Amino acid sequence: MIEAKALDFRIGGTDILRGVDICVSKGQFFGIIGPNGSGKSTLLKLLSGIERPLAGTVEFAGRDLNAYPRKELARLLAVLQQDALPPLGYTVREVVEMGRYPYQSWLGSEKEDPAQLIDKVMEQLDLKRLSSRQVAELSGGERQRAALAKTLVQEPGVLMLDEPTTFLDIGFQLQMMDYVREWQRDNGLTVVAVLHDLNLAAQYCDRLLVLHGGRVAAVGAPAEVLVPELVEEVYGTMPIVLPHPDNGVPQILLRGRLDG
Ligand SMILES: Nc1ncnc2c1ncn2[C@@H]1O[C@H](COP(=O)(O)OP(=O)(O)OP(=O)(O)O)[C@@H](O)[C@H]1O
Repeated sequence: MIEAKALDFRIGGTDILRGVDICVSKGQFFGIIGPNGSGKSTLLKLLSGIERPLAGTVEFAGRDLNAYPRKELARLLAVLQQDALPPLGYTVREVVEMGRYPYQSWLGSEKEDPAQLIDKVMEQLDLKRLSSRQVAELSGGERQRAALAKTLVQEPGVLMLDEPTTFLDIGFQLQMMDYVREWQRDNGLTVVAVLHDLNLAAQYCDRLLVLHGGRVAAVGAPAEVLVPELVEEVYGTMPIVLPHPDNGVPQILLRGRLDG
C-alpha cells in the first residue's frame, strides 16, 4: 500500500533522515517509534507529502505520491497532526463537516448527502452532545476526538497520526487507540502512527519501525523489536520487558538509575 525507498531529508545542511525504507501493507496498523529528535514527525511528513524528500521515493498503491491530484490524495489519505483544529469561530459539527472537503464540488456540494455518515462518526466518538460547542472551548481530549472525527468522515484508505495520544489521560489514550483500531478492522483502513508510548505501540501495532538518529534501527513485530538490548541502544536506558498477561505482547517497565 505504502512503499518508500531510500528517503533522505536534510535541513540547513544537517541530515535529518538517511536511507529510510518503509513498507506498509494494506490494512496494517504500523507504528513509528524512536527517541526525541530521531526524525519520526519528519518521516510522517515525507510519507504524507507535506514535505518532499531530498532523495528517494514514496509510492501509494504503486503510484508516486506526487502524481496524485490534491483532491484525489485527500480522498485516499487523512493526516491527524498535533493540534490540527482551527482555533476560533467554528463549532464541533462544522469542523467535522470540513473533513468532507475532498468530496465536494467547487460549489461546496456533494452528490450524496454526507449527514448520515457525519452523524455516525460523531455518535461513535461521543461528540453529539458537543455538536454546537465552539472547538476553542473543548478540553484536550475532546479536541483530539473532534480532530479524529474530521479525519474519519474523510473516509480515507490510509490514516496517518502524529502522536495522537499526547496530552490525553490513560482512559482517553486507550479510547483514542480503540477508535482507530475499530476503523482499521471494520473498514480495512491502513494506519501509520508516530507513537511515544512503547507499551501502547506494542498493544496496537502489527509492526514497528524504530528510528534512531534519522536511520532505521529496526523493523518488525513488537516482540521482535521491543527487546531490552535494542531499547537500551536506542533510548539509553535498560528496561525490564515482560509479556502482557492478556495477549503476550511485550510491555516495558522502566528502571530508575538508583533502583534495583
Ligand atoms: N524546521 C527545522 N529546522 C531545523 N531543524 C529541524 C526542523 N524541523 C526538525 N528539525 C530537526 O530534525 C530532527 C528530527 O525532528 P523530528 O521532529 O522529525 O523528530 P521526532 O522524532 O518527531 O522528535 P520528537 O519525538 O521530539 O517529537 C530534530 O533534530 C529537529 O531538531
